[in-house]
Amino acid sequence: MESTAASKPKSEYLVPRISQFKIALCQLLVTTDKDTNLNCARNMLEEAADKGAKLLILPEMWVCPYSHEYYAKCAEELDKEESSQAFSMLSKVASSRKITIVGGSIPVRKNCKIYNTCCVFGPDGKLRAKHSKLHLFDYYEPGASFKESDSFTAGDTPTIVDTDVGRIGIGICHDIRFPELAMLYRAKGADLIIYPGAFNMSTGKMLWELETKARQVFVAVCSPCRDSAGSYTIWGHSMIVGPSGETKGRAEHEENIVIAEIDYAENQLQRELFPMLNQHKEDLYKLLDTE
Ligand SMILES: NC(=O)CC(=O)C(=O)O
Repeated sequence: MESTAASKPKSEYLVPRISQFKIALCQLLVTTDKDTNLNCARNMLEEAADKGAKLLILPEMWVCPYSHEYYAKCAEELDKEESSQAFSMLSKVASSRKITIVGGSIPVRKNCKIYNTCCVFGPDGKLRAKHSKLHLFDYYEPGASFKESDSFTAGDTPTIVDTDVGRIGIGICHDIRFPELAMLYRAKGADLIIYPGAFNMSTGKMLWELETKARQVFVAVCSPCRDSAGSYTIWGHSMIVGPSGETKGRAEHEENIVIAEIDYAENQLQRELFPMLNQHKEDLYKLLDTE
């Protein structure tokens, strides 16, 4: 198994949980220079923390452009200090500002393979969870195809993690297209599902908002901004959505920090209005498999 991410909630995590807080989505400009990207991310995280955010999120692939030629060059090895500049920066900012960071995703090298991986750091700066993208984005649009599996190996473990800002399920971009994953997180009591993402212009226009709004639990999606480097043009529009589908905060396509208030009591209200876990007909769906 590649991923060490928590496949079940860590019940031993004793930090008191808050249910009302500010969340920040850092929709940053990704350049071809890793140091510039690290500085930009650190500045945005610090600015968001100064504004009172307790949970901060970075986009998918923020240390380098979303392009095959950069992944191997910019990949980090989590267990080698000299080769994990991004992760050590995230850990330091999390501990110095006493915040939780869902660190977007970066290329991570392990056993000669590269994964598209998100790390979650707690306010003590410790790594709380690690999620490698489960569903790689292999997409066959004439003239705009993209085959993520040419560079990355897929992860194999869903990730749900208890933090001091709630129980969080993690997916990365294309993972959002698989509602089964979100249903699993909801059934395990996730307060919030976070997808660092980088939809392109056509999938972004058609599906980004729709897929974010359809999960009946708090969902945050965080993208790089539009004019990021590389040949893949990114949709942007990072957003945070409440359980009944209402937008709590959103960016357009420019660089921006979106800050919004979260109150997890809204999840409970939604569960009472629509007790879907009781209405769910598992046997019926299995019957379809046998036809
Ligand atoms: N980065 C991705 O996984 C892209 C994606 O899902 C899309 O629709 O675009």
